[in-house]
Amino acid sequence: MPKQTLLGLTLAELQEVVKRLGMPGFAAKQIASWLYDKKVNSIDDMTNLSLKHRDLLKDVCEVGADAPVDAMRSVDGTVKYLYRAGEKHFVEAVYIPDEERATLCVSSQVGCKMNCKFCMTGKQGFIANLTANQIINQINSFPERDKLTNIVMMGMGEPLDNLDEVLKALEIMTSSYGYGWSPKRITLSTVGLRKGFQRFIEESECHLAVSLHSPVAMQRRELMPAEKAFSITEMVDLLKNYDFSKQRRLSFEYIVFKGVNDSLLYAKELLKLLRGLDCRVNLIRFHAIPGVDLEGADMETMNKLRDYLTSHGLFTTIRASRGEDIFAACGMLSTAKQEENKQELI
Ligand SMILES: C[S@@+](CC[C@H](N)C(=O)[O-])C[C@H]1O[C@@H](n2cnc3c(N)ncnc32)[C@H](O)[C@@H]1O
Ligand code: SF4
Repeated sequence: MPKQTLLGLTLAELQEVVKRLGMPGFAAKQIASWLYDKKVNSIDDMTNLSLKHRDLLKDVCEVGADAPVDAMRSVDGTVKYLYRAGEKHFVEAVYIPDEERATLCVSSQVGCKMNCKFCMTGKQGFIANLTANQIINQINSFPERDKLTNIVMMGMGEPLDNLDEVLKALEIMTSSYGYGWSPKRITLSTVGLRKGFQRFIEESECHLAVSLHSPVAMQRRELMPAEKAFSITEMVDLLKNYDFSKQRRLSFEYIVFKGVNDSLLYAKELLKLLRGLDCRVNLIRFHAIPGVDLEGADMETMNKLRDYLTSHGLFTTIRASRGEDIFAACGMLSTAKQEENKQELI
């Protein structure tokens, strides 16, 4: 029988483990500290547990920390790590160091069901949900982990489609027994799913980024089929019931596609849609992917859009594009690795 992994368990889950094994209740907090503070790789290193208890624990559990199997380094310092997720599958985590911050872009699923037209992960289809262990492992197991200041759940997959595991991982990141980070250092990005949207807002204090990409329902539906099940107007109506004016940030991501959603007409629709919401807009450069007839707008168009929106009261920034030389568009490296594996099997 496979051993239960400890990394990625919440304190309540660790308490169940120690209870089951007849260990004292306080051992759960000790184990959490070894996992999330001291970041040990082996139960043998948990030296304030008695030898007997370490042996008991080792019989049925393991730490479950797994180093990345591959890495691609960009000239700008960005590093894309590839983690194994099950037998033949892989997910990516992208480390993005900047002047005063160091961000990790974390995956929540292998593949994705949402099938957005412009996304490489969407092209893979859905393969599996990541467990909290596999989510936390992305943060735990790469060389620069101690430099991290921020986490964005913007890697492969739709986090609201795997919300139970994602919320467990967020609890571990933000609890005093876990990494103890402020939720203001964490952003979850979503296309918006009816099931899960409200729950995330109410059960977490992390920042929320909504992938918008078009304020026009027909066009958004074409780019992002998820619009059919939960429209952006419904989402915006729901968001108006919550307070994003203080610490918690609400942002909308908008990939600017040449000749598609880049004119002032769209800017006006954006202003109409988001009026009355405390939020900002992040314009994103499109990372071209093979076989898709979409092109990114040029910088001049993006600057114009940013200035128009900002001058009309909607604070807008352009996201710096990082790691272009290592295909920062998520899903590229894992797709290549999955294909390579298939070839090996043939
Ligand atoms: C990969 S998704 C993961 C999180 C979530 N599923 C979502 O869509 O918001 C993170 C962000 O990357 C964007 N994205 C996907 N493919 C892209 C591409 N080829 N170029 C630029 N951004 C892309 C998405 O629209 C989204 O805003
Ligand atoms: S953009 Fe997000 S929701 Fe859409 S296919 Fe990619 S990962 Fe899934």
